Amino acid sequence: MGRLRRTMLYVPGNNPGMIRDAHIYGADSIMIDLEDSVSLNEKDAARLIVYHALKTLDFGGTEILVRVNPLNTPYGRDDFEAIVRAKPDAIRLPKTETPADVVEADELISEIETKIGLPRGTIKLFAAIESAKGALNAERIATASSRLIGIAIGAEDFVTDLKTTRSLEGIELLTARSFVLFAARAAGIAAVDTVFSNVKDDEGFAGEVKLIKQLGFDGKSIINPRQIEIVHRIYAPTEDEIEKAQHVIEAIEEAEANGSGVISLNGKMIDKPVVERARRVLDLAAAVKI
Ligand SMILES: CC(=O)SCCNC(=O)CCNC(=O)[C@H](O)C(C)(C)COP(=O)(O)OP(=O)(O)OC[C@H]1O[C@@H](n2cnc3c(N)ncnc32)[C@H](O)[C@@H]1OP(=O)(O)O
Ligand SMILES: O=C([O-])CC(=O)C(=O)O
Ligand SMILES: [Mg+2]
Repeated sequence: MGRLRRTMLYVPGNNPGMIRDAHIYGADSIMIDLEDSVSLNEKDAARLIVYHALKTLDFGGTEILVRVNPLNTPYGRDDFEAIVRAKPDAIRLPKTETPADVVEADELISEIETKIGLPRGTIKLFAAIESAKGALNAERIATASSRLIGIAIGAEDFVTDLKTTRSLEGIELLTARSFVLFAARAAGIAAVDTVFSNVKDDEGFAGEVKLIKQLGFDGKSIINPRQIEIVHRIYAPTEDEIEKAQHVIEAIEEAEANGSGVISLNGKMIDKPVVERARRVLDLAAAVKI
């Protein structure tokens, strides 16, 4: 299975102490932010801090992304110029509305990669969809560049664009979450859910994580280390799920040895999709143990 992306921890780019320690908490990915957690008068300082942090710190193999400012702001181009040179695993593109936004970022990264002698395609892209327009274009956004490793939904901006607010049950996000998820699955890339801003409400957070796991998301953008354990616990297959998956694999292997592709196990039909889901449970269980 591919890289786990259950938790992508946002870290404000103007906070060197947080950047230095962020990987210690065990999130699958660290996402250092130059966009909305950094005020306008700190944009240049944050860019320098993040550049030097990526050049000098050891993040111990944790996947590193940097959220840059959009290219239609005064900071976007300078962010790309600095951050591509600092070589994170990927750049997170906020407020993506059209495939052209992705293509523009892709071409700029190519130009900088060529300038500095990096092989083309080294720096990956992750696009965040945060508006009605972006959600409607999700399918075309998800296939706009071979650099794309995933797409995410950014709900704080999204509900603002929709002229509503976020509720605990998330009815206002269901359609956009589905669009983003379908687009990611159709394109074969990761689907990552949005942040939950009330850091102290562990119960509400756990409820949202259960919902997005059930919808099919690979994981969630998070804003605080205390949210990591909650997500990882909910995403971990239970003993019962692992045992059932093992039984499915044993049963199908026995059936195949006898020349059959479908059998019944405890009264339930076991066929190809059931076997695929069982394999996924066992792969996830093995990956989580590492
Ligand atoms: C809508 C959007 O765009 S969301 C994305 C942008 N937002 C962000 O990046 C915000 C990221 N999160 C934060 O800045 C903080 O977690 C806040 C402001 C939400 C809460 O801050 P606090 O109340 O100080 O957090 P808390 O008391 O839980 O911190 C505990 C420890 O975790 C550290 N920590 C907290 N959040 C983070 C983080 N996101 N990354 C790394 N370390 C963190 C703190 O530095 C502190 O460390 P210490 O014990 O060594 O001093
Ligand atoms: O990526 C996220 O979930 C955070 C964000 O920008 C938003 O919600 O607008
Ligand atoms: Mg946003």
